[in-house]
Amino acid sequence: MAQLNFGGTEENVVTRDEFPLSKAQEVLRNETVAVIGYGVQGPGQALNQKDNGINVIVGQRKNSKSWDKAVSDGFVPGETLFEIEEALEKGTIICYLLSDAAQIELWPTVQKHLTPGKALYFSHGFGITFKEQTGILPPAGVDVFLVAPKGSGTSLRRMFLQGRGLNSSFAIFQDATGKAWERVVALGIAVGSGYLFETDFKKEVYSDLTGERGTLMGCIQGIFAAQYDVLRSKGHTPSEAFNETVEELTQSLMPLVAENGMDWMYANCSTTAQRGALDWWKKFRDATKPVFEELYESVATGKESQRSIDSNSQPDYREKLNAELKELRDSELWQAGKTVRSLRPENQAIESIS
Ligand SMILES: NC(=O)C1=CN([C@@H]2O[C@H](COP(=O)(O)OP(=O)(O)OC[C@H]3O[C@@H](n4cnc5c(N)ncnc54)[C@H](O)[C@@H]3O)[C@@H](O)[C@H]2O)C=CC1
Ligand SMILES: CC(=O)[C@](C)(O)C(=O)O
Ligand SMILES: [Mg+2]
Ligand SMILES: [Mg+2]
Repeated sequence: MAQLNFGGTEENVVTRDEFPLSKAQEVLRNETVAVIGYGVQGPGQALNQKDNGINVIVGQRKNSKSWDKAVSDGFVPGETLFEIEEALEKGTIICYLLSDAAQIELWPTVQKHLTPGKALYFSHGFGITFKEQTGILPPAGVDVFLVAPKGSGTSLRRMFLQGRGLNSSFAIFQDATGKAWERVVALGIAVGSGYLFETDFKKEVYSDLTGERGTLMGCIQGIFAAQYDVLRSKGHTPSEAFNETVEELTQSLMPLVAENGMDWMYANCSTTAQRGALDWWKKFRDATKPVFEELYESVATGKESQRSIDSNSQPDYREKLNAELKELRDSELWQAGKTVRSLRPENQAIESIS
């Protein structure tokens, strides 16, 4: 493993140079990788592995949209696509990619098929870390590890097709065969990771739950809404408020941050903007830090995982979720966004062709 300096701290990473695809193919040569669940991560990870020459099968409930999607993605019923139990039986590595709440329900079935020497693979530290809540306690004879792509399964697939790679963390919870390290790293490369960084199950789930509730998803929507509302209340039009809150960020400024860091994005803006941003960022940090402290505490005490399990195991959770997503979509902010997006020249070109 390479040791790299991350802002002054040495950390272990595995790169594609060190562990190329050919090595991953060699390690996984005699394995059958069974991807259980074909929702968001399932397709990304299964298709990338298939395209990378890994022997991968999919386990999914028949008569479901996901089953039909697997078929249209090229998985063949009876050959590479099976009912869940059949795939569990055939797989030597079980990639457990049901939603975290659904993993609890199917666990007794999965457990039956975890014979010695097999491996149980997760893409989240959730089930194992919150075992008191999930009841997921793997038997001693199997390897248990995770590869957690740091992004949506949709991006994992898209970036793979573009010849890029999303980075992932990896962790080993149980090494029963003595081969857990090479198995998990090979899988990490095979699913299309750009590189892998080391963590453990608890750190993965604590940071992941914090990130998605925080800056990645929850906090960013909150901050957008707050600024948008203030601009609107001061008489700015929806298009102006949306452009100054979201569109400029996603289209112009964040790509610069992604490329070369915050200071570089700042340096490519006016000195007026730089002066103001440098003056104001610490105030925003100080205002939000207590909320992040509260959030981390809520993750660490198991409150967030319990809430997620409770709400996602309701029979009508899909309808409720869709209603909440619709509320967001129907808000003035995101309705304004829809019009703004339609005005992007590349989208107009698509509309005029179709
Ligand atoms: N969505 C994402 O991009 C990311 C997900 N993860 C993790 O990957 C894992 C999988 O997550 P997603 O792909 O989002 O899952 P998902 O919510 O898309 O569900 C996956 C599949 O589970 C099946 N399913 C649901 N309930 C079931 C049940 N009771 N019995 C049998 N099948 C059932 C669905 O048909 C679906 O095909 C989770 O541990 C998640 O935390 C990690 C990184 C990103
Ligand atoms: C995409 C991702 O990594 C998230 C936000 O943590 C998730 O979907 O759970
Ligand atoms: Mg994540
Ligand atoms: Mg997550």
